[in-house]
Amino acid sequence: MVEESDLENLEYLDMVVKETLRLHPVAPLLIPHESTEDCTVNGFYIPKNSRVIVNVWAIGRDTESWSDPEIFFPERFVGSSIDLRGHDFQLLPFGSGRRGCPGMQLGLTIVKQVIAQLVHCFDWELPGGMLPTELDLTEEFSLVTPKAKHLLAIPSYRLNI
Ligand code: HEM
Repeated sequence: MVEESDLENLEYLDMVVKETLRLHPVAPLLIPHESTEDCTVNGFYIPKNSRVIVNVWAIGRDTESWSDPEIFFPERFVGSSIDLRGHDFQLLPFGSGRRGCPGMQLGLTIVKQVIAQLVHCFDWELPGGMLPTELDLTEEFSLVTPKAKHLLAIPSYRLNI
């Protein structure tokens, strides 16, 4: 079984989670923010009390920040210092700063442990001879982004315990 203490050693899983949240952030526009004082960001003047919406979905697909951004390629994080904890502004699935997600550590632990257990304990097949390339990953646009079509996959237990 995969224990929580194993997670820090699962480097490829860490890259897969980053890449997934880059392309499919749970909250694509974060939560609306408001400027508490006049400021200038990247040459744009933002007056006090402005409603600011950060499009992390678009940032995750920005060609100035990512090469081949539409391709799911976890290996892009090999040797990269880019993390998703709010310090690297090209990858902000949990937002950043004092209104960033306070549940980040819990969320990451649960997501990683569930995926690790599912991959470790089961072999997976798609139904009806479907190929992985035929999977429809279209999202429904809203405050959060569920898959438009449910994922159907068939597990078979592979551990003899
Ligand atoms: C993978 C899991 C999760 C993701 C991707 C996620 C993502 C986010 C994002 C993007 C925001 C908005 C940040 C911003 O606008 O700058 C947020 C806010 C928030 N999240 Fe999460 N979250 C996750 C799990 C959790 C969990 C497990 C909890 C609580 C146990 C939680 C509690 C909150 C709260 C209370 C806020 C509002 C913070 C504020 O407005 O000050 N989140 N989350």
